[in-house]
Amino acid sequence: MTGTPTIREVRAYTVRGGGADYHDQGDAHWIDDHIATPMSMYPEYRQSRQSFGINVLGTLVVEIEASDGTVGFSVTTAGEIGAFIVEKHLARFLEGQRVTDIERIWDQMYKSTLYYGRRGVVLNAISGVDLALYDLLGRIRQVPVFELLGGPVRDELQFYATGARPDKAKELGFIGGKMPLHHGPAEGEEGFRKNIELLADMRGKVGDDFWLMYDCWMSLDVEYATRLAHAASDHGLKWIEEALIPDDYWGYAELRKRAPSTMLITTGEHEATRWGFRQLLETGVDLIQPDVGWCGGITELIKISALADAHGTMVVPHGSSVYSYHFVVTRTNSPFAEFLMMHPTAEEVVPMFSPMLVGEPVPVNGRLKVPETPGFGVELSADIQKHRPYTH
Ligand SMILES: C[C@H](O)[C@H](O)[C@@H](O)[C@@H](O)C(=O)O
Ligand SMILES: [Mg+2]
Repeated sequence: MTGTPTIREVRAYTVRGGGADYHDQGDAHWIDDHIATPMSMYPEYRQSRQSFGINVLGTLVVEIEASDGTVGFSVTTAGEIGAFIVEKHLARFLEGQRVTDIERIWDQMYKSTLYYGRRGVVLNAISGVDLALYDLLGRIRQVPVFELLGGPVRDELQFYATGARPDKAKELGFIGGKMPLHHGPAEGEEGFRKNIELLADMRGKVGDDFWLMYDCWMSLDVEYATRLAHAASDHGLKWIEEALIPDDYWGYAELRKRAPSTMLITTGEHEATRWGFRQLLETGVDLIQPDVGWCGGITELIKISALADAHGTMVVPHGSSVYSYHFVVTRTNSPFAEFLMMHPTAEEVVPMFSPMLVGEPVPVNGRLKVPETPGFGVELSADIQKHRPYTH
C-alpha cells in the first residue's frame, strides 16, 4: 500500500516509581501491607511484597517513531530486561516495516523469542511493543484505538475498585470492591479466621448488594481455597481471584468443582497468549483477567477474548489503565472493568499509572466515557526521568 508510513526507529526506556509497575510504591501503601502471596510461607517475606522483589522490574516505555515523524508509545511492566529484549531482539522486526503490519510483526516477535519466552517478561515486552504500535496507528489515522478495534458496544465503562477500602469505593460510585487477601495457609486457623472476619466486617459496612471479592494473588492451595470459598459465601463473596499459581490448571479445575456454584472462580492476570488462556478456559473458570500489558498486547487479547466468548466466559482485563479501557469498551463479553486504587489508603481516585501519563482518564462515580483522543489518548509526562539503557 503506497503512502503508508514505515517504522523508522524503536526506542526502549526504563522508569522507576509507580506508573505501569504500580507495585513500585513508597512506604505505607495498602498495596504492600501484609498481602498473602506464594512467598508468605517464608515469614521474612510475609509483611511486604517489595521485600521479595515484586517491584524489581520497574516500568518499560516503548517508543516507536514512524517515517512521517509520528511517535507512538506505551508503558508496561518490564524495566531494563524488557528494554534489552526490545532493543536487542524485537526492534529488527519493526524497523523498515509499514506501521500497519501489526499481525506479522507480532507473529515474528513471538516465534523468534519462543526459545526463551512464551510467557512472563518476554510477553510483557512484546505487549509493550504491540500497544505502542496501536498507539502509533491511532495517532497516524487520528482515531482512538477503540475505533481500530470495531468501535464501542457501550457508551461508557463501569468499574469495580481494587483496594483496601470497598466501603469508600461504594461511596465513590464503583459497582464493587476487591480486597487483597492478607493471610495464607502458613498462618493457619488464626489467619483463616482473620480473612473471614475482615470480609464479614466489610459486608456489614457496604450492605448486601455491593459486590465484594477477594484477590488471593496465587497464595493458596486447593484445600484452603475451597474452605475459604465456602466460608466466604456466607458473606456474599462474588468471586475468589487467582487462588492458585498460574500453572496449576488442574487445581483450578478442581477448585471450580469444589467451590460453591454461585461463586465465580477467576484468574488470568499472570497468564499469557491464546494458548495459555485456552488451557485456562478448559478448566472451567468463570471469568478471565488477562493484563493487556502482559498477555501479548491488543493483538493477542483480541484472540484470547474471542476464545473466551466462544466458551461463554467473561473477560475483565486486569487493571491496565487506558490500555484495557479501549479494549473493554469494544467487547460484548467484557461488561465491566477494573480500577486499581493507587491512592496509598485507597480512599481517593487517582490515575492508575500515576505519575507517568498526562491525560490519563479516571472513573467519575465509578464510570468513564473513553476519550476519543487519537491512539490511547495519553502522553508521557515530561517530568519523569526516563533512561535508555540499551541501543541497537
Ligand atoms: C491487589 C492484588 O494483590 C494485586 O496487587 C493486584 O495488582 C492484582 O492482583 C489485581 O487484580 O488488581
Ligand atoms: Mg488480581
